[in-house]
Amino acid sequence: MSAKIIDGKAVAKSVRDDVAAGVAALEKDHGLVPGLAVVLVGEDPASQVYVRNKGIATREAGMRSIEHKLRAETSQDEVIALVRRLNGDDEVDGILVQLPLPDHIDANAVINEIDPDKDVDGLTEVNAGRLVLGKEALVPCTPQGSILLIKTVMEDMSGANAVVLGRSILVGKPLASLLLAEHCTVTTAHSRTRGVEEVCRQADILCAAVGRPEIVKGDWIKPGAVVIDIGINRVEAPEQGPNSEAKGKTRLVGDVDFDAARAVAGAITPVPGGVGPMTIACLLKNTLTAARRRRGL
Ligand SMILES: NC(=O)C1=CN([C@@H]2O[C@H](COP(=O)(O)OP(=O)(O)OC[C@H]3O[C@@H](n4cnc5c(N)ncnc54)[C@H](OP(=O)(O)O)[C@@H]3O)[C@@H](O)[C@H]2O)C=CC1
Ligand SMILES: Nc1nc(=O)c2c([nH]1)NC[C@@H]1CN(c3ccc(C(=O)N[C@@H](CCC(=O)O)C(=O)O)cc3)C=[N+]21
Repeated sequence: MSAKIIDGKAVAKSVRDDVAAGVAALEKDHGLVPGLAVVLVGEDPASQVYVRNKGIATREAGMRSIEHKLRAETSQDEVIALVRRLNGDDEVDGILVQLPLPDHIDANAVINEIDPDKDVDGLTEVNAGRLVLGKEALVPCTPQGSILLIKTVMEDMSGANAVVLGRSILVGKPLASLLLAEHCTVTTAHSRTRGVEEVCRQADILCAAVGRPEIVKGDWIKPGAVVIDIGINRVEAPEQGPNSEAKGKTRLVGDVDFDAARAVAGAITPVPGGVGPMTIACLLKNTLTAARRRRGL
């Protein structure tokens, strides 16, 4: 059997088209243009690429992109002062502080300054709490995008065994909450989990968000399972194949050994072209949602 490849780019395109239509309607009916502010501290090259791509996608959807690039030496107080200024700026509907932040800055302290109604990453205590309680929340983009991709191949997740590898605040934990809300039986595995391979083999839905290149092998996967590969790992690519994504001497791989997994799984997301594009699409969706809700629409 060869797995169905889930086309994240195509699904993301349809989400972005919907957002663009919503943005156009908001401007026509209410004269409002949503604005997304992205804060980047330091010069991490990968983060610079993401931030640039987010800016392009934001403008393509018809929204305003406000980019704040701060030096790596910027103090925590300065970052917090900026976040407070963005909270008070009526032109700003969404605020995203790119992670990771430099070591001298406490990410929690910064994130908890973000107005929960502008928290398009869904990282504040208020939104994380609302998600766990099943209330209306701004939901983290990568988990939200992962669920949309699962739904393209599985109409009803009710009763399915879902395993999430990873328990970060950005990905693993909120994804487990969303799968639970879809009535899955959810297991969260992490670096202390014993017998992680055996745990994975029980999964009808296996989501990997670990950050270790190709850690999930073919024999970790239950035949026919839906595999969502969230990992984005840049590895050396000395061979420089025809892969157009290969830049310089590196290439992107996920947390799943794709070639082995596709022989076993029922459906699988590729890297690149899987969850990554959905993260950006859902960020735009959250920004539109935040803009509407903030005005009571
Ligand atoms: N596609 C996208 O849009 C996005 C992709 N990512 C990618 O997803 C991956 C995960 O990101 P993020 O959640 O932020 O990463 P973190 O580093 O914050 O979390 C990694 C998690 O994996 C767990 N872990 C580490 N080693 C193992 C192991 N051997 N077996 C099982 N679990 C393990 C850790 O466990 P413990 O808690 O015990 O340390 C931790 O919970 C990265 O590759 C990142 O680049 C991230 C965001 C968006
Ligand atoms: N506050 C915060 N929120 C985030 O959501 C956040 C963050 N910080 N820090 C870093 C991670 C990572 N992340 C990605 C977004 C898009 C792609 C993406 O579009 N990937 C393309 C490939 C891009 C490439 O070629 O490099 C793909 O998978 O097809 C990947 C990763 C968001 N993150």
